[in-house]
Amino acid sequence: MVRRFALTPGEPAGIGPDLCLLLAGSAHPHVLIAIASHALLSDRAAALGLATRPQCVTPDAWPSEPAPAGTLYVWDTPLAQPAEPGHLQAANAPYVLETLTRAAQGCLDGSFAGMITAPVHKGVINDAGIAFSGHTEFLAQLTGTPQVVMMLATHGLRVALVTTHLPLKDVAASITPQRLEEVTRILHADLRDKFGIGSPRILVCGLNPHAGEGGHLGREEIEIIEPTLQRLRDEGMDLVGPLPADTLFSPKNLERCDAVLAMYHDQGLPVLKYKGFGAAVNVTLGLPIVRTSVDHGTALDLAGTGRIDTGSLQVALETAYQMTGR
Ligand SMILES: NC(=O)C1=CN([C@@H]2O[C@H](COP(=O)(O)OP(=O)(O)OC[C@H]3O[C@@H](n4cnc5c(N)ncnc54)[C@H](O)[C@@H]3O)[C@@H](O)[C@H]2O)C=CC1
Ligand SMILES: NCC(=O)COP(=O)(O)O
Repeated sequence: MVRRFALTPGEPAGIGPDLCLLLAGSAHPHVLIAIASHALLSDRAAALGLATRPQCVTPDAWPSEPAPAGTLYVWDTPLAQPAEPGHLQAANAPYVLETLTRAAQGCLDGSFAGMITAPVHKGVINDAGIAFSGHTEFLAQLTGTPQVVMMLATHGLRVALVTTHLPLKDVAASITPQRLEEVTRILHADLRDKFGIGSPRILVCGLNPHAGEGGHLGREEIEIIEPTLQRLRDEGMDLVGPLPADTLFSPKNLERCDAVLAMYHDQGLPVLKYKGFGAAVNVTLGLPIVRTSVDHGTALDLAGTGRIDTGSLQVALETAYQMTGR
């Protein structure tokens, strides 16, 4: 059955608009609605020399069939200032958040089966005076979801995070039994319900070097991680760890593993991106809506050049299709 999805091109000075236009060069099995400035997309298509044309559509008359190759449906959302590839403008930060809000509200009210997001620039949104950590936290707040989980996946590896966008100095204090339990429950439930894995086996990283070396290099493993995992194991979850993060990611360990749960952003994501940058998807678990995203950032250096890889956006689209097709 044909479904309708929101596609947000993200930061207007970045590669998101380019990616969406390049993708619309081919036909898709579902209706994609880019929530963006029509002027931005027209200008960027011209700059890239693409034949793809943005076509305005509105919520009172959504198209029922996918766009033909070379057409990108757009729900026009005006910019504050014309965008220039590679040049961030804080004045356009509210525009970026408006596109995300329209997409998420459309998912909540049933207009969209899910949303697929191209990258935003977290810094420029904060420069505009708006506190913003990432899509993950923004969508949690917008949908009134107290805890969500960031998971990135590529061929042969899924990595979920206990903490997301916070300074390293705040990580240890954020690894509480309550957060770890909630994150593990969400990961376990969504692997089962959204990814069809009957009995997920999850490998859990320690926080400290060598998973604390028996308490000599930190006590979070003994006092927080192991007791929390044991409580959940007693309920029947297949959880292994806490394991030293430096050896957890070995082929032998990963052979029988449905996901790795890392304690923080730069513990898990460098491994995932080394394995599959450009072919990975970022999924927000625990939300009442389906949201997938690319594995990369705004790549300001490449905006408007056309020398970009659409692989991750393609995987993000396919993952959203799969998650909503169950
Ligand atoms: N989902 C999102 O909204 C994400 C947003 N970001 C944001 O992006 C901004 C820039 O982050 P960086 O760490 O510089 O990472 P980045 O991914 O933008 O760039 C890293 C390197 O990869 C290259 N690259 C990225 N995407 C590419 C593509 N599709 N094709 C070819 N080359 C590509 C860039 O040219 C650069 O050399 C930051 O503000 C960050 O917060 C980062 C990750 C995800
Ligand atoms: N490194 C992944 C990342 O930062 C994505 O953040 P979000 O915008 O999806 O929350």
